[in-house]
Amino acid sequence: MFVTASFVGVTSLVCIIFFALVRPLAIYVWDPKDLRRFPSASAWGIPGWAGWSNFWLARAILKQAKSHSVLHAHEKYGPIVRIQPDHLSFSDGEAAKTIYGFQSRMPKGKFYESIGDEDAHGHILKNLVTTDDREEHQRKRKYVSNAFALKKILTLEPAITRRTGHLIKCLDNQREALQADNGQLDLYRWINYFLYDTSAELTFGETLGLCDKGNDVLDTLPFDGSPSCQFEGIETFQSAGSYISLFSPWPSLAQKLRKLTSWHRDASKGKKFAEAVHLYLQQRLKRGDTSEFRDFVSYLLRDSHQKPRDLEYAELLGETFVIFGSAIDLVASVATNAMYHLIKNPECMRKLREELDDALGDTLVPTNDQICRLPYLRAVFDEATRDRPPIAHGLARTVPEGGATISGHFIKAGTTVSVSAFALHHDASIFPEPWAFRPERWLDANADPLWRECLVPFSLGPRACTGRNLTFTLIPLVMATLVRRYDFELPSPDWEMEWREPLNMSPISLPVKMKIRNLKANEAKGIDS
Ligand code: HEM
Repeated sequence: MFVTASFVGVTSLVCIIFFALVRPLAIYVWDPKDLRRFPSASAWGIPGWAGWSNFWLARAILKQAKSHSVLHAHEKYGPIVRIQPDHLSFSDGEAAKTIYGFQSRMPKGKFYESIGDEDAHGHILKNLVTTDDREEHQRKRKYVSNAFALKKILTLEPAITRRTGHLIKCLDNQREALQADNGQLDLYRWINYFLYDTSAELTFGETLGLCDKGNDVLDTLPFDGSPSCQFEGIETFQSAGSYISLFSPWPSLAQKLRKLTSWHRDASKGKKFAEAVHLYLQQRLKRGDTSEFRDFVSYLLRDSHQKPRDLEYAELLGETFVIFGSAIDLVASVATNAMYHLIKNPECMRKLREELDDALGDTLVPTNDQICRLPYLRAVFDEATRDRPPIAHGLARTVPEGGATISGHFIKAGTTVSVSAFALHHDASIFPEPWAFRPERWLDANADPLWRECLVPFSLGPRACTGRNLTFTLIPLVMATLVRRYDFELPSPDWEMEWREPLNMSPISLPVKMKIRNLKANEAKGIDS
C-alpha cells in the first residue's frame, strides 16, 4: 500500500517537473513556432523567464495581479510580449479585431479547459463561455440570444427598477446600523446584495432577499444528498476563481493539479457555489413557469415556440450558473468602480447630478428611457469600464491551421494569442493620462476615433458578451439612483480603493459614509414602501 502510494507520488512529481520545467525549456531552445523573435516578460532579473517557463505567469496569478503584470510587461517590452512559452500578448486595437472580430477563426484557447470542471467520466464540462467548438457555441448561444435581446431586456425593466427602489429602502434603513459602525457601510457589498437579488429574480423569477438580510449568506443543495449548508457568496465566488486560475498556466495538467490539491481550503468553493445555483434551479423547476414574467431559465427550458429543449441537467445547470454569476460579479465591479470615482472626483459627481436632476425632476428611480440618452452618465460608465474592465486578462485564443497575420507579424498555427483589455485601456499612446478618471474624454467631439475601437471590456465579435444590453440597463440605473439619493464620503480624502484579481478583477471594498440628500426626489417616486 505504502509502496503504491509513494510510486504514484514520485511519478506525479516526475510528470510535473517534466511538463512544468523540462518540456517548456526544450521547446524554447527548439523554437518550432519561431517565437524567440519576440521579447519575453521577466521578473527577478531572470532572463527571458516567460519564454521558457510558465512560472512567470503563475507568479503573477498568485499575486492576484495577472493583468497588472501583463501591462507592465507591455510598458517595458512593447506591444507584443511573450507571456508564456507558447503565448503572445498583444496590446493594440488592430490585434484585438484580428483575434476576436467577426472575421476571426480563432477558437478559444486551452485556458478555458483549465477553468472547467470534469464530469463523472472525466470529460470537461463546457458552457457558453468555455466551449471552443463552433457548432456547440452556436447551439448554446441560440438558447439565450432571445433572452438577452434589447426588446426582452426592456421588459425586465419593471423588475430592475423595483429591486433598485428596494435597495434604496434597505440602505435608508441602514442608517441606525451606520451610527454604530463608525458611520461607514461597504457600498461594494451592498451593490453585490442588490445584484444577487436582481440576478436571482431575472434568472429564477424569485429574489434571494439579501438586501433585506444585509448579508450574502447563501444556502446549498449538496449534489451528494448531504445536509444543506450555508456560505458567504462574495468570498466563496472569488476564492473559487483564484483557486481555478492558479493552475491555468498548465491547462493540460490543471485537472490533475486540482486533484492533487483537493485538500486546499478553496478547492471545494466552486462546487459550493454550484450547489447554491442547483438549489435555486430546483426550486424554480418545482415552481414551474408563471404567466406574468419570463425568467432566463425559461429560455433554457423552451424555445420561442414553447417547444422543450430537453437539455441534460448538467448542461442546464452550467448555463444557469454562467448567467446568474455574470450578472453579479462583473456588474458589481463596474458599478462600484463608477461610484468610487464619482465620490473621489466631486467635479464629475457635480456634472452627473446636474445632468440627472435636469432630466429626472422628482423621479428617484428612473426608467431606462429617461437615462439611456444622457451623455455624461454614459461617459462615466465607459470610463469606469475602461479604467477597470472586470475581465481584464487577455482572453486566450489559438491560432488556427495555416497561421495568421497579427499586427503585421505572421504567427504559426497552435500559438496562443490574446489582447489584455486592461493593458490596451492603459496604453498612454492610445488613452492619454490612462490612470486619470476622465469621463470627458468620451465627450470630446475631436477625440481620436481609435479610442472607441480600443474600448473592449465586453470583447468583440461572435464571442463577445451576450449580457451587454442588460449591463447597459442595470449599471446606469443603479448609479443614477444612488448618486441622486445620497451624499457619500470616503474614509479620508486620500483613501484609494484596492483591487484584486482572483480570476476577474474586483474591488476589495468601498467603505463610505452616506447621508440622504436634501432633494425634491426625497418625496421619492419609485422607493419601495
Ligand atoms: C460589466 C459587465 C460585464 C462585462 C464587462 C462582461 C464581459 C464579458 C466578456 C469580456 C466576455 C467574453 C469572454 C470570453 O471570451 O472568454 C463575456 C462573455 C459573456 N458574457 Fe459578459 N460581461 C458582463 C456582464 C454580463 C452579464 C450581465 C451577463 C448575463 C447575465 C453576461 C453573460 C455573458 C455570456 C453568456 C458570455 C459568453 C458569450 C459567448 O461566448 O457567446 N455578461 N462577457
